[in-house]
Amino acid sequence: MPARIKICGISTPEALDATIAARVDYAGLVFYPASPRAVTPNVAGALTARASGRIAMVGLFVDADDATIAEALAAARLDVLQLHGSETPERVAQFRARFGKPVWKALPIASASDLARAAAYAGAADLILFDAKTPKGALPGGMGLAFDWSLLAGYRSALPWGLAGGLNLANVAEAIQQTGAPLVGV
Ligand SMILES: O=C(O)c1ccccc1NCC(=O)[C@H](O)[C@H](O)COP(=O)(O)O
Repeated sequence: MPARIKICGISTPEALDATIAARVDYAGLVFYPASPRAVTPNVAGALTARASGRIAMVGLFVDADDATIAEALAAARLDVLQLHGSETPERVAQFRARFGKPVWKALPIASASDLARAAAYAGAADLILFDAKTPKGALPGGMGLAFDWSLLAGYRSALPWGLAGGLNLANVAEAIQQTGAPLVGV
């Protein structure tokens, strides 16, 4: 089965239209004000209305409180919540129960022990997104950094997972071949 594709950081109608035209599976909207790709709830509402069900919309949050996510959901039609901060398994489970949406948890990876943290999210998250660990003080994602994909060679898990971090046209095929990733995020 081909890998599913998520393009993150959509912030304009043009980018959304191009993503839909490319038959991408998921479009990500960043609700993290520090990101250069951040959208307000109003802009997100307009983008999800424009998408009108033609692509699944993922709302990305970093250590957000309940009110921030509730405000985003009130304004925009989000299909999935992606948590890209230091959210614990308990917090992930709370968000899933409270908002009734699938929750993806991003985990920063630099070593095999980082990968092992995924097991703690079984039963809480719907999918784990392995992304590159970013430098202290930098954004926790969207930095164009790749991690050592050999860490994922032969990775098997009952919990669905995906790969992100530094993927581009030149390397994404190799990344999928090396890791067997069922989903890739860019
Ligand atoms: O994209 C952002 O601005 C962002 C900010 C804060 C946390 C996560 C963010 N992006 C998350 C994603 O899902 C990216 O696709 C993923 O980190 C890979 O990014 P890149 O290496 O730039 O392709």
